[in-house]
Amino acid sequence: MIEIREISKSFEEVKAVNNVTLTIQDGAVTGLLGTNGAGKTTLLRIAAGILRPDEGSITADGENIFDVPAVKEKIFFLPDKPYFFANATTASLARFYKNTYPDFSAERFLELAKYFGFEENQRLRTFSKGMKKQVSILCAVCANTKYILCDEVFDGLDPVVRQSVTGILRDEMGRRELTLVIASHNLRELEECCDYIGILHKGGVLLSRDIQNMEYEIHKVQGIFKDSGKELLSAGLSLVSCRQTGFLTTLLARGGKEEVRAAIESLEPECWEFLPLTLEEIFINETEAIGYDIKTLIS
Ligand SMILES: Nc1ncnc2c1ncn2[C@@H]1O[C@H](COP(=O)(O)OP(=O)(O)OP(=O)(O)O)[C@@H](O)[C@H]1O
Repeated sequence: MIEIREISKSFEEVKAVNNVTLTIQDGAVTGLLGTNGAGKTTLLRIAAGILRPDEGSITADGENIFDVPAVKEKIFFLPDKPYFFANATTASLARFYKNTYPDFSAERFLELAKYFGFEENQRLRTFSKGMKKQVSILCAVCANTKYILCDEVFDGLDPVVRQSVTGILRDEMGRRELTLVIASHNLRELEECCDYIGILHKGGVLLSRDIQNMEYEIHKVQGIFKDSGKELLSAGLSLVSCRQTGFLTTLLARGGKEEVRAAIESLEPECWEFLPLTLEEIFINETEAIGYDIKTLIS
């Protein structure tokens, strides 16, 4: 478990991370969501032990990440833009990581690289952005570290490569206990793969949620109502939005599930059902309640 307690980090007058407290749960995928400049990269670099926080403490399995070198061997940081040495090849990369991470499996790395169509002696500088990302993700999974911290791992990837990247990470989580942190400015990317999501804004955590076990105070309903949905306004529902497509009405309403159910049933619709909420809908509701417009914080 990575425990982040009240950490702050400034670059001259810019407070990149501001009093952040967050727990990264073992064996789960945590998403860090935030716009450009929200502090995601800085927070990941602190969690990887690359940067020392100005204030606060950050530990992995109870040990201080920055000060204890052995802890850094448990953490693999995947930067936004992978960096490789000038003449690096897949084979030389395997040798490099073997020397850096004690549990790095060069055999598995070369095997997976071959499976993904990369030749051992191909120069990595000739690879496309997506290919470089795939190679760096293979390095991360083959390092066999307990933690992998990914910065914008899906950025700029086409849907096919994105699927393969998700597949590699998902397979690895199935093979062993791996803790993943994925920073992104794109909610939809995180929605697909995360157990927990923290929203960063101006260096601070706006909210963090266990999205698998969230209790919602907002509900989505779709149905066919007698008066084209007009009577919804008088049913005592606290409507967030209401959309009409032909006979079908789709609405978002605030309140407990039973409260919303009772209001809908009182209108005796021809048919109706609860629909699952998207994360965007949940976060719109939550951040509005604390006075933020989520649409300006995510893409
Ligand atoms: N090395 C640095 N020197 C000076 N300022 C920095 C440095 N690194 C980050 N910052 C500043 O800290 C703030 C947070 O930057 P950070 O890169 O952590 O944000 P981010 O959420 O990862 O953004 P992005 O999505 O654009 O990568 C920004 O205002 C940035 O300009």
